[in-house]
Amino acid sequence: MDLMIHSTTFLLPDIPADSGFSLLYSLVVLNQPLPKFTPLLWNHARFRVCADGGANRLYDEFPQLFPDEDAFAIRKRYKPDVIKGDMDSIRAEVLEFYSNLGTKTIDASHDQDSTDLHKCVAYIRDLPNLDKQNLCILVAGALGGRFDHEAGNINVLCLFSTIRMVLLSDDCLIQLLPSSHRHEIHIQSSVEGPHCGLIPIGIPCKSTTTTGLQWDLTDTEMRFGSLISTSNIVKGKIVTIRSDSDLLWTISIKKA
Ligand SMILES: Nc1ncnc2c1ncn2[C@@H]1O[C@H](COP(=O)(O)OP(=O)(O)OP(=O)(O)O)[C@@H](O)[C@H]1O
Ligand SMILES: Cc1ncc(C[n+]2csc(CCO)c2C)c(N)n1
Repeated sequence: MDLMIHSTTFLLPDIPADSGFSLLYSLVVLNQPLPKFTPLLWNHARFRVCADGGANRLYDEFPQLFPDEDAFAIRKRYKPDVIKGDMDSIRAEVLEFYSNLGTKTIDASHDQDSTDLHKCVAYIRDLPNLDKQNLCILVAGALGGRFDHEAGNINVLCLFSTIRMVLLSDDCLIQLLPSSHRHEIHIQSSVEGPHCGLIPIGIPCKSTTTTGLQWDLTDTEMRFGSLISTSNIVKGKIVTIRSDSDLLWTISIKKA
């Protein structure tokens, strides 16, 4: 079984050259209060997309993250490549502002069966000339809001389970660990942990084995209605996980 290595180096200002593998990051900005570290994600990303009302957040909240600088200059510096969604949340002045700067806008209002995040991830997946092997999609503002939206955002992890993707809020991150691989999570203890969880999603998982946690699992069954691993604690520098079903990995993010 092949090994997948995960590391939250995108929360560091500079990704260490010896981190062992290099990913091509894309960023999706959602319509939720933006995490404080969003400018860091922006700088690491090669491609930036706003999901509908996410563009309002970029327009309104990025200048607040740089209070000493001119708001117009900040909005020009942080120009998204694409705004996509059903366009029922983006304000007209915001749409006009970024269109005038050259942002591509895609009105997908004909599709009322998939979320704006789903539409944005499908767009990134289908970009020509993008190395999908090394793609990792960072999603800012995915957690901590309306539960139907949070569940929809987690469903996007499941819908695109072969793409590396990380849902982020100020408080924590979530990613999917496909059962097709064994996993090594290289903990960046300056920015994440120690609280973490491993959660089966959709179906029960018959067997999960871990190392590096305070409450390690050994061929353990997990399902809702029985055991799931919440309020676990990272102990080692590396956590290893092997499971017969896809799992969600979640870890707390430290306040700066
Ligand atoms: N409260 C929230 N919590 C988590 N994610 C959110 C929340 N609000 C929006 N999002 C995410 O941002 C994306 C864009 O948000 P937007 O408000 O434009 O969507 P929408 O489909 O118009 O929402 P609504 O259901 O309110 O009509 C959504 O697809 C969702 O992924
Ligand atoms: C069973 C079912 N439930 C809810 C919706 C509504 N919906 C889901 S995604 C979306 C677009 C949001 O931008 C909307 C309106 C649906 N179509 N089908």
